Amino acid sequence: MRKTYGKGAGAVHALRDLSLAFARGSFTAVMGPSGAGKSTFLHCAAGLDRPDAGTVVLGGTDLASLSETDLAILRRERVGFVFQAYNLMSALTVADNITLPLMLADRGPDPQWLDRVVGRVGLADRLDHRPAQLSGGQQQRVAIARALAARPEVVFADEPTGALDTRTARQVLQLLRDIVDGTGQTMIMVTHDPVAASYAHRVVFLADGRYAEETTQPTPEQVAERMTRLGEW
Ligand SMILES: Nc1ncnc2c1ncn2[C@@H]1O[C@H](COP(=O)(O)OP(=O)(O)OP(=O)(O)O)[C@@H](O)[C@H]1O
Repeated sequence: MRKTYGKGAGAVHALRDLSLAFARGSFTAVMGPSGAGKSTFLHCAAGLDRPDAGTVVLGGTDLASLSETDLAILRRERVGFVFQAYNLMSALTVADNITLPLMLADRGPDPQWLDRVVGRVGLADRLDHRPAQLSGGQQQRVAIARALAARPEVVFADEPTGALDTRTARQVLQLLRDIVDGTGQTMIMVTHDPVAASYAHRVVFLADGRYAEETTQPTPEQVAERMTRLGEW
């Protein structure tokens, strides 16, 4: 993918020539110094934005070939999102928040899958609560269950633990890892945090809009050392 913001002397090459593949069932953290292109990559890969050149293929579908409407349908049905802000609907119960994407897609839930997701995120006894009655960690677990409800082919997480304290963050990261290992879900997480990245199977480092390097079975120390080598973070 290539993506440039602006024109002429002021042009910013956010993605220069980035080519990446993610195996089904893998958990990948995407890291890199500030301005490396992580958010731009995530937005393009998730079909929220389009690259200027190159393409994104999700499970055999070339996103470049889709109209805006079809792209919106693909995002709703085949992609899940978890953000730093949980973006829950305060008037809805936990159960309704989780199934909202399915309702919007006019799709009946797969009850077995939903039970599994709700059980895994540990919210079975909270389904009638409203988001305001939950802790930050519990709210993020609702958001994770919502992202998984439609059983998407891939879940994109953008700093999913950025708003949580260290202990809660670790629980949520372990949950993400358990979901990937237990369900075969594919997860791609953008993060600045070496500890968060260490929960992934693989860490891909970007620098200046390009692929820089990667590591598997990461440790926080190893990730921090590579980040320091790549620049300011
Ligand atoms: N809408 C935009 N208009 C102009 N420039 C942009 C826009 N979005 C991003 N950029 C620029 O593109 C480059 C890559 O930005 P991006 O947000 O993808 O980096 P990042 O790695 O996510 O950074 P950070 O870690 O600071 O969030 C940066 O130089 C940024 O200033």
